[in-house]
Amino acid sequence: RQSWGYQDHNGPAVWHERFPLANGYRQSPIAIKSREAKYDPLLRPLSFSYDPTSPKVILNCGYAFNVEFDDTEDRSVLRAGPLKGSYRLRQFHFHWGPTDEYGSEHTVDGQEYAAELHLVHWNAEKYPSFVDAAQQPDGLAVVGVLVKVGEHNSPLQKVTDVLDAIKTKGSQATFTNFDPSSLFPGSLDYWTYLGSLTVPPLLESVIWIVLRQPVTASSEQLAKFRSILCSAKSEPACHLLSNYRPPQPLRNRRVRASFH
Ligand SMILES: CCCCCNS(=O)(=O)c1cc(S(N)(=O)=O)ccc1C(=O)O
Ligand SMILES: [Zn+2]
Repeated sequence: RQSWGYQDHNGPAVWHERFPLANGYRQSPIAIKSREAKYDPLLRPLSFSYDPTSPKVILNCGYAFNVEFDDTEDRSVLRAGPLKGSYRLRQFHFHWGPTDEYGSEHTVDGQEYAAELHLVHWNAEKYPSFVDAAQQPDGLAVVGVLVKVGEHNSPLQKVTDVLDAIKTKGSQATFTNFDPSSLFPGSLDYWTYLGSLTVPPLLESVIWIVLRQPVTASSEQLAKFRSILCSAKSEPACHLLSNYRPPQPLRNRRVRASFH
């Protein structure tokens, strides 16, 4: 059976047909309205410790490319912020659009960004596996970094330089000696809210941490994202021009800010 994707016949508008959580009560992403976010003095600064030898491979999964980490022990972890305990980094990936004008998943005060970086962490202190954690309301923590088009992003170039080697769906390449915190902006101010995976099965198990300050990427680097294929080697080529889910209803949720 045709799996989900981002085209008209299998994209976000029809995911609810096979993934009923799509119409759930804590879906992501959301449109962040900065003036409605409430400063919470109990929120602590984010604390991360990433081992640059823990990334292992970069994989074209057909709907994005993922840099996957060795998460069999606490080598790259995120602590503090809105979190209780430590969350282990499993993978990071991006979402983007067909042009530099849009492609982020979260929006801020109506502003869409060119792309969005997601670092997926899971609560290995409390749950025995990632798949278990993904079923729990506090199982996952995803850090979102908004990407706007502008200056060349040199740490990002290490990632875009390897995309030619993973052009087709299912291909992977070795990827290590990289510190993902090199992709963070100068400020770690953030908004946080309870949400979900933004891809099927859309599980409502994510504590979202969206950094306020965007980073930049050049138009050429963003174009490189769009050069990967959502088709396998044996199939007719189709470029992955867009892989973002639009904002979902906020419903009965509050967004908290770590900053005034
Ligand atoms: C148990 C099923 C979990 C499926 C989700 N896996 S994941 O690594 O958390 C993930 C999160 C996200 S997101 N945008 O952070 O929700 C996107 C893709 C993936 C992926 O599987 O590639
Ligand atoms: Zn994502």
